[in-house]
Amino acid sequence: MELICGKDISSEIRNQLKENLAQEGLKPCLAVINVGDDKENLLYIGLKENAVDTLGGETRIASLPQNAAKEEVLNLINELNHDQAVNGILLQLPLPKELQPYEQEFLSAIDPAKDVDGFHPVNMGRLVNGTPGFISCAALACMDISKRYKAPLAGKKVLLIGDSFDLIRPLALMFIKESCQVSVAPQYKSALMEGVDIAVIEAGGPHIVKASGIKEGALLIDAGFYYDQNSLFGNVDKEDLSKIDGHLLPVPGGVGPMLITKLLENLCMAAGMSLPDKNTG
Ligand SMILES: Nc1nc(=O)c2c([nH]1)NC[C@@H]1CN(c3ccc(C(=O)N[C@@H](CCC(=O)O)C(=O)O)cc3)C=[N+]21
Repeated sequence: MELICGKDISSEIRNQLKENLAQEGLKPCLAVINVGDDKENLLYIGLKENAVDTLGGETRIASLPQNAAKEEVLNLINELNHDQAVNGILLQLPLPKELQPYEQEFLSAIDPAKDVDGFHPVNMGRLVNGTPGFISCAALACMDISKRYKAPLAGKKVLLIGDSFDLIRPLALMFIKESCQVSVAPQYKSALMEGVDIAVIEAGGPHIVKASGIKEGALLIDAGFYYDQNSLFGNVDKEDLSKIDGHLLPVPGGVGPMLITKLLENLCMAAGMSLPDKNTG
């Protein structure tokens, strides 16, 4: 199984974005709303901030305390919606437990034209009717890699493992639009891999995906993130898969960096830059 370096592909795309921004004299501004002090959230926000910085853009971290009230979050979203200097807004998830019941209300309050996560119901709905606006960065990352390694996609057999609203559901719609044969399952079973050309595995556990049942030449995209002490594991057992032919986008160094790169592309589009092959649904 050949490992795909998400970092290398990401740097290629980021360099191109940086060049285009400079040519168009654009300096995009991303506002990140962070509620509470979840350690992983702070790590991911740091990665996003550095990435925006490398493009020459600006990041505003709008932090609210763990016990922030629902109205405080809604007021902050409203303020950023109306701030002309802000091109993109994202609400870092997960929220503190007490606020989780309002997650969809918060996401719906973000201006769809600034929704660089692609989580707004209008942007999600536009995926269904084939007139995509912003699309979820994780889904864009997986589709980008699939097109690079498995084009033409029409007729390919695709297996998606999981049910998340930010990856599996939008990605299923995107593969349907590419005329793929798409199956979705909540949990991984090697028997499901029969004849599969592209598999995106989000639900599961560290190293549960082994070589058995995988078609020679398949593309596997690992989208599971499990921290154990300081190491990060994915669903796929890279060791075991080294015995067979094919491609693996691994964790770490795969979906993560590509996801952030797609966030940068969405942010550049929100700032008015036209992308050569605009993120299509
Ligand atoms: N509103 C919102 N949008 C998100 O897109 C969002 C979110 N909330 N909450 C959390 C998840 C998770 N996520 C990741 C981002 C980067 C890496 C990434 O780059 N990981 C590195 C390792 C990072 C490290 O541990 O050093 C890698 O896989 O190579 C992973 C996961 C975005 N998320």
